[in-house]
Amino acid sequence: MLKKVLVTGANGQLGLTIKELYQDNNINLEFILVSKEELDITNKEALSEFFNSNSFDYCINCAAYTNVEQAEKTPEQAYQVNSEAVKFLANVCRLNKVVLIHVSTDYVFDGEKQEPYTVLDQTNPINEYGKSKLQGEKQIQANLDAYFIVRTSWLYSKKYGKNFYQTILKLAKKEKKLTITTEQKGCPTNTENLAKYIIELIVEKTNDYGLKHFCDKQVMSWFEFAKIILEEHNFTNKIELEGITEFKTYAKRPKYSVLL
Ligand SMILES: NC(=O)C1=CN([C@@H]2O[C@H](COP(=O)(O)OP(=O)(O)OC[C@H]3O[C@@H](n4cnc5c(N)ncnc54)[C@H](OP(=O)(O)O)[C@@H]3O)[C@@H](O)[C@H]2O)C=CC1
Ligand SMILES: Cc1cn([C@H]2C[C@H](O)[C@@H](COP(=O)(O)OP(=O)(O)O[C@H]3O[C@@H](C)C(=O)[C@@H](O)[C@H]3O)O2)c(=O)[nH]c1=O
Repeated sequence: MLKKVLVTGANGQLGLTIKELYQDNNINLEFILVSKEELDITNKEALSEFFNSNSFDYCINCAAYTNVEQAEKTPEQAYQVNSEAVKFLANVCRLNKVVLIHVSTDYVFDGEKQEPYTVLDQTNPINEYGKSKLQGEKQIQANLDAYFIVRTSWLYSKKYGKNFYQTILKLAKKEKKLTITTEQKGCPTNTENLAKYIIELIVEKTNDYGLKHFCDKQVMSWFEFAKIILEEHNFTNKIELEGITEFKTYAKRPKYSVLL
């Protein structure tokens, strides 16, 4: 039977990847993809109205405030999108019997562990973005039963959006030297693999709801990731890459955030 899937925040890197891979499909899924301009999830009335006048089986929430640095300066904006709006979304999903698939982050952890974090590990975010995302998870858990919260890490698309992969390529085109931190370790995750994982949850009709971890399997530092990106684009002879222990930022980031 045909399942209807709403995708919010559809113009972000994950939303655009889902659109590219699945808008036309032969797996009986109909996608309704809405950008921030078409549906602002912080607008409670607009959300209710949208759910009342359309029917969905699943909602994949790709909408989020993802600017980790800016979140330190204007945290209220991050909380509004990543927590308050997620509460509205959870409520409207419950009222309309829609399964919510929400994406969360490795930044809910403090990074002090020396081995991969499981879904049973204690959270302890160390920056405002991570705190706002954790609060969003809690809003879902308190208001909804039929949900998947999928935590992922270091998300990048080679085609869409703003992410570390695109930042490095942009810098490589104008700088002679890049200095990149060796002090954080995690798993860069391609949006295509995350999109496939999410769609599998729907296709397999799993009702094993709850918290999940999904990331690509290679553990590395941002420095090592930058090296791979530069090699992939034949920049290695044209640019100097230096590993540094401290790259000054507003937000603290977990030293280690591998998810299992
Ligand atoms: N990027 C990463 O490295 C990681 C991301 N995640 C999580 O994965 C999910 C997808 O992230 P990603 O695709 O990278 O994020 P992006 O920042 O690429 O996309 C988020 C989208 O949400 C939109 N948006 C912002 N506010 C609202 C709103 N009020 N209503 C509707 N849409 C809104 C943004 O629009 P606009 O740009 O116009 O504001 C943007 O199009 C998020 O939940 C994120 O927290 C988890 C781990 C790593
Ligand atoms: C651009 C740049 C960054 N860095 C450092 C800063 C930071 O510590 C690290 C990563 O840089 P970014 O700021 O691009 O990454 P950041 O925005 O922290 O990425 C995070 O985004 C959110 C949304 C998530 O959920 C996380 O999983 C994670 O992907 O690399 C350098 O050392 N040198 C550089 O030239």
